[in-house]
Amino acid sequence: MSQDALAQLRALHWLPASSPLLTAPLLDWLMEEDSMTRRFEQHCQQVTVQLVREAFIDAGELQEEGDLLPADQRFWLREILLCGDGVPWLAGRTLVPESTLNGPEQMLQQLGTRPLGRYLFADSTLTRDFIDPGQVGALWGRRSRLRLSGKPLLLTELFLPASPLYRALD
Ligand SMILES: C=C(O[C@@H]1C=C(C(=O)O)C=C[C@H]1O)C(=O)O
Repeated sequence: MSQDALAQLRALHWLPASSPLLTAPLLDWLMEEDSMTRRFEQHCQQVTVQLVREAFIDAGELQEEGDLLPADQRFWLREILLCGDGVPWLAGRTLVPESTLNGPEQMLQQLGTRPLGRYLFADSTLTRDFIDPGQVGALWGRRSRLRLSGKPLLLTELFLPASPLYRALD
């Protein structure tokens, strides 16, 4: 399940904000500026993280993502499934340039099964450069570049079929 979900995440293609496919109920989810973890908590008893992969990867392993981040030799990669009451609702892939991982941001390497959002949205220096809506097959996703103390990281999220986003589209 997790490898399929992460493969689908990497197959997301990006839509212009003007796309007629992006209805208001869908944009309400895709353009969420606050924590998706916190939003999911409004739809279940407990949000948990299934950790799929955490490791440094070389710049050569990046595809298009490398164009959205500063050049660096290595990037910290975190891939997870974010679950609502144990059911996978979202696949998440976070890329952090090694140059971002200094000072307090070193904590990004120690998250384990704590949701990234709990760390990001507790940091008063958090900013978001953009959110790109995306689609793969019948699934929706998004890509954001976030900054902590001005230092970037790239977050890609794929909403899985059981996630409350799709119930909002009925
Ligand atoms: C960025 C957030 O964290 C969520 C948790 C993630 C993780 O633990 O890696 C990744 C994607 C997000 O959906 C958030 O809550 O908005």
